[in-house]
Amino acid sequence: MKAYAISDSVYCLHADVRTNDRFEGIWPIPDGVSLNSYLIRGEKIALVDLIRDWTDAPRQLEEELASIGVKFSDVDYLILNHLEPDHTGWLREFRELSPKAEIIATAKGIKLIEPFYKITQGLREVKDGETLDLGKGMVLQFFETPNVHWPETMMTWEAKSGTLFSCDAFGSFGALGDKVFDDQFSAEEHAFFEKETLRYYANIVSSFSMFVEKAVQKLAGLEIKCIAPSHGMVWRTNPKKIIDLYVTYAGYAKGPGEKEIAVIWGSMYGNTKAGVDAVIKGIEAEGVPCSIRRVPDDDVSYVLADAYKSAGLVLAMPTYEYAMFPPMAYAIDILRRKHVFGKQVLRIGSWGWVGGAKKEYEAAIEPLKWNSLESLEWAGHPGDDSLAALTEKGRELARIVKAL
Ligand SMILES: Cc1cc2nc3c(=O)[nH]c(=O)nc-3n(C[C@H](O)[C@H](O)[C@H](O)COP(=O)(O)O)c2cc1C
Repeated sequence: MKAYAISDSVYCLHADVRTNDRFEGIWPIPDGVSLNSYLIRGEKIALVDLIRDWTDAPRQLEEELASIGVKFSDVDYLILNHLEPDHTGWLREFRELSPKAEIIATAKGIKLIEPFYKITQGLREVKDGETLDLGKGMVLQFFETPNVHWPETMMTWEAKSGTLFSCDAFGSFGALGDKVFDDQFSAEEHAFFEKETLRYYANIVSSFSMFVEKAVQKLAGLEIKCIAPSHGMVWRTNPKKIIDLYVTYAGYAKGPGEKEIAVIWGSMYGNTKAGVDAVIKGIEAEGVPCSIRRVPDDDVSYVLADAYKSAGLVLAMPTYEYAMFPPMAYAIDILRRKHVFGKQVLRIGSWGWVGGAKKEYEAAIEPLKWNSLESLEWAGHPGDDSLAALTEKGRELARIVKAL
């Protein structure tokens, strides 16, 4: 692993983590994730963002620093844009290797260092707009961007190379391998990362969409030549692309989203599934694209990404012990927690003797401000009449979505 030069004084370092562990303990990362740090060299040396001790991330970081002749003990300043442990988990070890390094964060960030890492010395808090001169014309400027994604978050700006070290903003899942820059990836790889960026956004950032918009507005005056996030690729050729994607994703939080329908279904014995197939027939007849996810087989991470992006939802579940099929109850709870608001929604499902899913469902979606079509339920397997009605419901939902 080596460091990648953004300019003659700014380098990207990245640890690729490939693991069966989940990100934040919830979100699967089958294609890994990169933990990006950056090194800025003036007379003094600054390291922006750290890593956690995850797989062999510390070894990777050490190797990359060595590739440009730097040791941890050479670092004068460690800039912590964000205190989440994926960027700071290795802080105590770093401090032992680099006792002279001053640790820099916002006031709220500094307050988090003692409880998480029991470090109280060598800390410096910086204010919004404050600068740090590294010498040789390299000056860092700090901008508070609260709640993108924790309250203490800031971004760091280096004007000479026009690089914004944006931490979690503009990030993505997916390990990078031996390329880091946007112009090094093929169209196919970009398509993969775009999906992983949406999933990262929906899983990690969506609840803070309002703050993403505020941060983008706040930094609009900077002449950004390079977006250097803490996960995912570095955008040196087309930084506007990732900024625009994030603005689009932030917009989904206000609805309606893309003119697509996310079909999310669960079924024990196929009775609800038969109804789902009939609804999909109707959606397809109207020519509206739809994604299909089964719970619990498809992880809620992917369910959330599809639902967050789509203007329409179909939620299909049987009654289970007088309530919703449990994996669907969990999925809906995640949609609520992640602010999947303002959708056009059709709920369908089968029951055996008295039902019960409807009551729990209606209470669960109340805070979500969804526009619900009339639900369609049936006993046992759907008969021809129910199947025809379900196909018509699919068409109705698709027409509503098309008309948005
Ligand atoms: C574990 C279990 C719990 C169920 N609980 C209820 C219930 O509380 N009320 C009801 O009307 N039907 C209940 N049923 C019946 C199912 O809702 C019914 O069989 C339905 O057709 C299943 O649809 P599916 O094949 O899509 O899973 C239950 C079935 C199972 C297996």
